[in-house]
Amino acid sequence: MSLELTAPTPEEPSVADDGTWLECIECGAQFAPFEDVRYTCDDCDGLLEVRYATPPTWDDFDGRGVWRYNAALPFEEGVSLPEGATPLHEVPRLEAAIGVETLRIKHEGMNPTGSFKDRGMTVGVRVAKELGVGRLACASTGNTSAALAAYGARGGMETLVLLPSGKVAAGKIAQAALHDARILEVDGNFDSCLDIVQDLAARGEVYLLNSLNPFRLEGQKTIGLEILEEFHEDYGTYPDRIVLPVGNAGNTSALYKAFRELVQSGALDADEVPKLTGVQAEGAAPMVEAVENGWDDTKRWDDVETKATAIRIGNPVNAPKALPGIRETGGTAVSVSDEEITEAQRDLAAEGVGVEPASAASVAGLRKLRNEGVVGEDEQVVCLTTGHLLKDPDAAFEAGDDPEPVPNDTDAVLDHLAE
Ligand SMILES: Cc1ncc(COP(=O)(O)O)c(C=O)c1O
Ligand SMILES: N[C@@H](CCOP(=O)(O)O)C(=O)O
Repeated sequence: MSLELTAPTPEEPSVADDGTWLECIECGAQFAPFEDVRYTCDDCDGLLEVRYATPPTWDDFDGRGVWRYNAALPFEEGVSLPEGATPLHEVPRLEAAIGVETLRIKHEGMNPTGSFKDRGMTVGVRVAKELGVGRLACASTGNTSAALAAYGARGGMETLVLLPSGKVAAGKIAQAALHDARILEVDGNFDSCLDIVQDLAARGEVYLLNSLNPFRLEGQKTIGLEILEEFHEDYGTYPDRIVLPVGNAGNTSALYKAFRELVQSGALDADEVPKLTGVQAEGAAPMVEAVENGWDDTKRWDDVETKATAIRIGNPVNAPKALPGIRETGGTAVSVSDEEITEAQRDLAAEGVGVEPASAASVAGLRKLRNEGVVGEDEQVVCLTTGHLLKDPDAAFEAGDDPEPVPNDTDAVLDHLAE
């Protein structure tokens, strides 16, 4: 099985370009990485992974941000804004309230377009240039479209985004619009948008830059590399657990791949790998269902609903990569209600960390697992918060207090404050 944590370092095949190739996770077929455009296996339609003859060690890393980790990436540099080097916040009150030994928040909302997608796009758009493709496209619940629009603009490329009508937060549409993406609003959910973009890509109309594209996940691996490096610098150890929101399951797959490659190079022991713990909204939880039932893939949920619109996804395309990651690291998956998500969003805000609802799912999930005794009080945990508060201003208004109107007069303001 090619996705085992302790899989041996792969031998470089004849199709490799500079020690890099694409390999099917199902049948092992191998392909040259930059000769043709492909997203899945020609032979069995399985998901593809980027493979390297020489997996990275800690000494290979130099610089700052995503491209610090270019020894773990297919290129030296990308189309960059730049991205990565996000904060790993301490949250002492939340740590005490949840009751774990250590809680740190890796805030991916601090990337250039306000979400982790930038890490994937800096690599993905670079690959698009290498392949010489024309129009770039994605389906999106919002953040991927914002990142694609910005990185496409940076690379001087045309972009097309398909969004589920009425289900994308205002800040994200504004970003895609200003960066000049062509925006199509589809009368359907995210999963049907992705079906259409995949069809367009199969017909050669667009280059697909959703996380089905294996190069996107290479960039997103750097979240895991940064967490491990920074955590180790602060504590001399690695976190026991990383808790993250799950939608299309790209990050879960990417972090697992980062850890596998470190284990392959000997930079990390298998028993030092953090337990990957996924959190979904109750109304969109096919990954939780798959983990609970021990399945190797998810069953598509046609009806999904949650206020965390970024993870309103019923058919996580990366599930066959992510499920082994959760299983092999000893992690788990849990679902949380929209109310629990809002409570966690407020708790993070009370520590000065502003996140969009989907991001807060990680903290809500950690609290739930701690209350259930699945997470121990002695654990050192990192929660990933994936998008910035300003992405979804409506949700922020709803979760926060209303402004109070006062007259244009100092005494009246003082009277009001005394009430
Ligand atoms: C803010 C936010 N959080 C979490 C996710 C889920 O990430 P993944 O698809 O990698 O599971 C997404 C998008 O999918 C997102 O936009
Ligand atoms: N939340 C995502 C959904 C698409 O995910 P992707 O990682 O496959 O592009 C978004 O922001 O659109």
